[in-house]
Parts: sequence; C-alpha cells; structure tokens
Amino acid sequence: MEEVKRIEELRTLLEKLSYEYYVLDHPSVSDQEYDRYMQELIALEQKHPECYDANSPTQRVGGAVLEGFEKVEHRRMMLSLGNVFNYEELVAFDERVRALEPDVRYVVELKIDGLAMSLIYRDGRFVQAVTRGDGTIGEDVTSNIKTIPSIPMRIDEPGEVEVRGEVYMPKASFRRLNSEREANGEELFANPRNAAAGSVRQLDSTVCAKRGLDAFWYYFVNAQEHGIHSHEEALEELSRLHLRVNPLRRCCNNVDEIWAFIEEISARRHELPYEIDGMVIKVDDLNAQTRLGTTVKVPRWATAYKFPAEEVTT
Ligand SMILES: NC(=O)c1cc2c(N)ncc(C(N)=O)c2s1
Repeated sequence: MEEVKRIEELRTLLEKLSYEYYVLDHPSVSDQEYDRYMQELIALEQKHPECYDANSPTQRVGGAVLEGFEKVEHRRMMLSLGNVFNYEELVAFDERVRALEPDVRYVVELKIDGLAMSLIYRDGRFVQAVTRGDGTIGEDVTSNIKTIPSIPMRIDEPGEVEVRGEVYMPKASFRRLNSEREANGEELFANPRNAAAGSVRQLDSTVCAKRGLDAFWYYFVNAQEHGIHSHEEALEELSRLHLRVNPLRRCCNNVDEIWAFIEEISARRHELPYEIDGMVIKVDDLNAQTRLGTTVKVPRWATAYKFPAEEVTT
C-alpha cells in the first residue's frame, strides 16, 4: 500500500535529517520542511496504527510517565577511571604502562562533565539506555535518553552493539534552565552535571525532552568482536554508525605530546560549549589494553588527568 511505504520512507528520511542537524551540525533542509515531514508521518501513523514502531522519529517524546526505573545488570562492568593531577603523576602512569608495553601509543580525549551512559542496540535498533549505577547494576532510563535528538534510533550494524559515553547538559541549556527556574522561584542547579543527572532521572520524559541534553560516545564495547583493533578505529566506527563522537582528540606517542595537548585544551576549555573536568588518556591498541587489564575498579590502560579545581561559578 502506498501510504505504508511512505511511512517507512519518511522514518528513514527524518532519521537522516536529524543526523545532519544534530550530529553533523549541517542541515540540508529548513526547520519548516523538517516539521512538514514530521507532521506528514504523524498523520500517516495515526491512519495506520498497524505500523506502530517504538523507534519511529515520532516516538522520541511522550511515552508513559514511569513509577520508577528498572534495575539492569551491565554485561560488562562500567569502570571508573584512575586520576592523575600533574605532570609527574602522568609520567608515573606512562612508566607503569611502558613497563609492559614499551612502544605504546595513546589517544587523548576530553573528559566530559556529565553522566556515564550505556546504549544497547539490537539488529540495528535502539533498545535500551542504562546508567552506570554502581558499575555493575544501573537504571533503565531509555524513555529519557530517547528524547536526545542526536542519538540515532537505528544504526547500520546487525547483532548486539553496546556503546558507552557521556550524557551532558550544554552550557547554553544550563543557563536557560536556571534562568527559567529563577523566574519561577525554583531552586537552581549548581552545575550542568547535576542538571543533566536530574533531567535523566525525570519520570516524565516530556520534562527531560525540554532540558536540551546532548551526548558524546567514546567506547564501543566488544569492539574486537567487530574486527576493530584500536580505540581510534572504534571512535571512527562509532562515527560511521552516526553516533556523535567528539572530534577534539589527539593521538600521542609520549608524555610530552600528551602534556602539550592538555595545556592546549586547558587554555581554551572555557570557550567550549560544554563543561569538561579533565582529559582522558587511553592506550590506543585494544590488545595492549587487554594485556594491561584492570584493577578491581579502574583500567591500567587509561587514566584521567583532572584540571585543578576552580571556584568560578558557571
Ligand atoms: N569513567 C570512564 O571510563 C570515562 C569517563 C569519561 C568522560 N567523562 N568523558 C570522556 C571519556 C572518554 N572520552 O573516554 C570518558 S571515559
């Protein structure tokens, strides 16, 4: 039937337009045209309830208000990171790594100040979002995470795919939210991380949808099962799958290259449209990561350089 075909056509088109707008930041149509397609799809889906699909672009917002969040056990622990606070501690980290991996190469990324999140896709469809929780048991916040427009509801990858990253509140969203709360005489959020955590914990997803959250993805779980051999390749694969990956990263061969990048980012971090609280330094080669392994709570193949605390109010 023509209309049913048109429904699938519009779903695919609207996902592509969302990707261009929210991930590439390079829309190919006007907002008005996007809205016209969305209205056409809403009307057709109402005429054809037999075509209902929870992953349709029309289903991102407005599911039922929840009583609470289901607990979910992570397939793999969501580890936290060890920290280093200065050059000397960074040298010590590098020496410990080089003791086992003499010709190591690192990837250095920004440490986004948000909340860790796990996304599960099955046969190319988004199925679940789970918070870190205690690292082993998290909470199912799927209905809220679906409202983040840069997160694809479909990916071009069969089987089970888990990606992890950080959900955060951009500085502009934070300023807007707090000025609205001030106008309503409500308590203000202390910082974007708290505001993001509070938004993801909303039982009514229409509230979360208005908070202007976003996310960066930086970890392809079971990457090696998908033929990926390095962290940099994993990030490129996440981008190919239309996940939003932070381009501000650098491959470094030694501590001095890492430190140069840390100083470069530290100098411009206040210009960034989101908060960061440090940098993440990871061994790039995935086999080397496996050889280095993890301690009880943190990997030996990664660390976080933390910027000195500052009293600047955001
Ligand atoms: N706890 C963790 O393992 C991480 C936490 C974070 C974070 N907050 N931001 C960026 C990264 C990254 N690019 O790897 C990581 S990794």
